[in-house]
Amino acid sequence: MESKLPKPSGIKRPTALTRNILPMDRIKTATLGLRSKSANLSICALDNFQPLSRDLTNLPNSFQRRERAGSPDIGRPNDTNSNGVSRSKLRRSRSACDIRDMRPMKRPELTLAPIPAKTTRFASAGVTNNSAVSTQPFSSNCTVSKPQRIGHVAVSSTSTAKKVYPTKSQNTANVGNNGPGRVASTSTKTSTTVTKKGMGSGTTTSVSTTGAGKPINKRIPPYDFKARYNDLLEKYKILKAKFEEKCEQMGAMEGVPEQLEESQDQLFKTKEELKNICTERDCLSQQIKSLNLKIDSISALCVKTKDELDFITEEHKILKEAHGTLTNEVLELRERSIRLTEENVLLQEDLTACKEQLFRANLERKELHNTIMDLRGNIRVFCRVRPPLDFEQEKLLCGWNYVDESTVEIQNFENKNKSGAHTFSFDHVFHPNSKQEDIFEMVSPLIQSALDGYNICIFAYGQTGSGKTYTMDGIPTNVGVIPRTVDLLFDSIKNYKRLGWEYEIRVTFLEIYNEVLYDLLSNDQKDMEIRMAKHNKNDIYVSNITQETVTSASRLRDLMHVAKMNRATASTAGNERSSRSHAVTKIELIGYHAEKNETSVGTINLVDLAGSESPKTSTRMNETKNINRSLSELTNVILALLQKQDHIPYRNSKLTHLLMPSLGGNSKTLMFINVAPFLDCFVESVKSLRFAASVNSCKMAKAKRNRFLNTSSNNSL
Ligand SMILES: Nc1ncnc2c1ncn2[C@@H]1O[C@H](COP(=O)(O)OP(=O)(O)OP(=O)(O)O)[C@@H](O)[C@H]1O
Repeated sequence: MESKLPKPSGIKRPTALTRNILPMDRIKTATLGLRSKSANLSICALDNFQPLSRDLTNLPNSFQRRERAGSPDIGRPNDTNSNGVSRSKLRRSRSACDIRDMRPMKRPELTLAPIPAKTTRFASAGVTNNSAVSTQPFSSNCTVSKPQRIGHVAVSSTSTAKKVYPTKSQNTANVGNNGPGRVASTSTKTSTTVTKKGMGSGTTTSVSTTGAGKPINKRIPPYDFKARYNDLLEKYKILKAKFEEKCEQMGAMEGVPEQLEESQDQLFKTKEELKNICTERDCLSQQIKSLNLKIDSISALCVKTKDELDFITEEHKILKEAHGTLTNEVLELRERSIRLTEENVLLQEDLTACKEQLFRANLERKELHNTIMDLRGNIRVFCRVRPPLDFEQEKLLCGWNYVDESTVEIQNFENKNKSGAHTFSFDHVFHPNSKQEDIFEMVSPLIQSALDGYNICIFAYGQTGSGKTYTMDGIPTNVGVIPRTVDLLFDSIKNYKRLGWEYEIRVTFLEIYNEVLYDLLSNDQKDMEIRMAKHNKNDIYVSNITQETVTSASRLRDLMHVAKMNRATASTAGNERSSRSHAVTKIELIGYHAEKNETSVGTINLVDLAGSESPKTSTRMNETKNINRSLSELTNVILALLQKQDHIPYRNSKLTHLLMPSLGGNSKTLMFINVAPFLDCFVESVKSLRFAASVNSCKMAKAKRNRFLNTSSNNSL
């Protein structure tokens, strides 16, 4: 739409009447007059008139003061004031001054767009455009050379050319503000060129508008107050709008410090977080490095493990095959085990039956064995002739003739008056070349009887130096009857254990010297007496004697060694280390069969008698007397037993009293008669042989009567 401002000449000069009314009313009146010619512009002015009048009252004081003081319309009917200044100049200057006075207040920020001093009727569109620019001060379609003073801004089409393309919304807004059909709102393309010259040379406003493609030039003459007023009013609107806009901006910027502070706090926090993140990043980097190292090592380990796994897999295959084979074998073995278990049950039954049979057989064996022993006689006599030792090779020997294994002849070649040999028969005769093993082979059946519950007594009788100790104890390199008995006992106990027998072995070592009892396992002086057992009149015991329970042969040998060291010895004519006492080793065998609830108690008395000695050669008469007396009492007891006398003189000596349980009753006695081979021992040898032969003749009287008779003729010395 095109609008043209009315020519200044068409406007009537204000009359006095009109000058006396309020400016606002005057403006309104003037506006009404213009409405016919410039409808759009007038309508716009009228629409904004009322609020503008209100706003004008709110203008700065300086502005209002000037309005009141400087306005030639207020109370000044003439065109020339008191100072002679023309009204047009005043009006022109007022307009400029007003704008100039507004400068300190309205001076825009550097970011604000310049405000045109004058605007066209499309100023609303420009305001809208400026408003848009102000909200986006650094928009690309807005070029600001520098902040310009209002009224001194030269806006040329070349320097500043704003091509405003109002958007639909803008148009809609403008329509809302200006109403339908208004010029400003219907413009589609506006090019505004504002050139303002200095106020001194008059005000020239050139407005080029291409509303319909035709430029419009407007020039407000100085006398056209209405136009000027409208111009000012437009300026005021623009400035007011900008003021409000700035106020809004200021209001919006009130929270900027807080936002800045918050931003700084946020920045500080962010920096701290960044710092922490950097630290975490460093830590993570280190962790990544270590993890990488771990990954490398694990990778190497994985490779190694893979190789091992391959190897194990191969082995697993082999083992699996082996497992299959073994599983089959296990199945077979299980079947076999079941069969064997069944067989084992049968065998267990057979074994039980066999054990029972064995037990009974053993009983029968015992009975038969002891029957044989009885047939052989309860007292058995073995004769042993010892060989001459190396240092005795020069000594004269008796004449010895070993007729058979049980008969021996002794002859004294020096006795020419008494010719003939003396023949003696015994259970067995051992010549000088007999070995210790041969001796013990004949003894071992008696040891077996002891395990069967018999009392056994084995003693060696003979002249001093005849070999009694050698026969009973032996020497370390060639042990005698007692050590071998110990070994046999423990071996037999093992075998008896298989038959269900458990044995306990107790031992005592006693010495009878000059009819006094001594404990060979203790060096203490004790009052030892031979006493009768309370529960059995045929049993005796020795008080205060040391009794040891042994569980091994070695322990028993150790005790034997201790006893031997404690035994009294002395030098005699026949023996440099003669035993001058009777040594009695007593071994008690207590067997228990738990299954049959049977108990077996046997005793073995192993006696190494003191050597008999002729009083003529003895240097210790009392000792010799006691020895010979006790030996004599022993022979008396044995003979009394063999002759089955009513009274057996056991108590006549300590020795017979001590051996009482082993000499009578169901006991079995073995007597060794040891003789030396030398001629100077002939008398003592014949004496011993005669005693032994008498014992042997008594027990063999029934069985070997004939033999006994045959030998008796040769026993007379
Ligand atoms: N059969 C034998 N073989 C080899 N040496 C023997 C034999 N018998 C005895 N002797 C030796 O003869 C010596 C005397 O023997 P032994 O001491 O046993 O006699 P003894 O009868 O015990 O004497 P005493 O009654 O005085 O104690 C010892 O040195 C012994 O080693």
